[in-house]
Amino acid sequence: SVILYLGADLKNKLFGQHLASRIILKSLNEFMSNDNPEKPLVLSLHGPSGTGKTFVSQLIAKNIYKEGMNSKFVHFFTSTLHFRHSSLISTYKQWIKGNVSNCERSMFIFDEMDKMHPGLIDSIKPFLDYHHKVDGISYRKSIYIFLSNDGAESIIETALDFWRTGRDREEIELKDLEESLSFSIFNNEKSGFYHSSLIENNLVDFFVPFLPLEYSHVVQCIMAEMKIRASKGNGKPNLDVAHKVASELQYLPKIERAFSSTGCKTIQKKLNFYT
Ligand SMILES: Nc1ncnc2c1ncn2[C@@H]1O[C@H](COP(=O)(O)OP(=O)(O)OP(=O)(O)O)[C@@H](O)[C@H]1O
Repeated sequence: SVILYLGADLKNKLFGQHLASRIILKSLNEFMSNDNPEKPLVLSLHGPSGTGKTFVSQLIAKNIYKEGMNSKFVHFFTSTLHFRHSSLISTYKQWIKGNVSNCERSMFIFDEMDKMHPGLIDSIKPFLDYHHKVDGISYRKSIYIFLSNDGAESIIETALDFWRTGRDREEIELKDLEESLSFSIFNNEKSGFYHSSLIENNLVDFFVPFLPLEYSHVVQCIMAEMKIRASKGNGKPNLDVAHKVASELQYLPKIERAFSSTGCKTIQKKLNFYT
């Protein structure tokens, strides 16, 4: 099944994100095996830059649709410029409507929610709600994924607290983060969810926290990237080089150097110097 392989992908390819893996697998499993869901699946992914939010969306797409992100049923909104124009609201609504009437199992990914015009996200509320049909179309089998850095500070704070007190990060539970996360998202004027009716009406099924990545996770990312390159006949994985590249990144806070400040994001470029 779809979910069997997603589980394996999350386990083998996504590093340092036990909470996100668990929530995503469970929610998709339930949603995909339900022939008659009450509402679409709405996941909101939060966390610092380079921690795997976009990457996970790609894994989800790949496991649901044969062509993954290239599938004509997967729609990725990323132009921050468009998000700033409230005049585009009706265009977006029409667009979602058109796509879902074409395929009820459509997936919409909204990148950079933090830069989205505040009115836009509320304008798609009818699609995300518990309606049987809207203008004759059922949206209940569609999937919406929001990506943002909103709430990253509160996630980092919790992770740092565990780090400083020597507790295993895998002991962090959703309840340690959920409240502060939804609070900071809803009350931050700069957040795309600022006073959003989606939150007020509980239409977001899960707020999925992505933790800041540690040195060891960065090494794992680099090794994974080296394996991909090797499979294309380009070099071979080398742990010494992986450590070298990982130690070139910046870590925060300055003294403790607990977390990579760019997650695994800049390793591609750094790796190019060694190959
Ligand atoms: N937790 C992770 N496990 C494995 N690889 C990762 C992880 N996080 C990031 N990566 C790697 O780093 C690349 C960049 O990460 P990604 O684009 O998913 O970050 P992001 O969280 O979406 O960041 P941003 O908030 O800046 O958009 C990914 O393509 C992936 O190769």
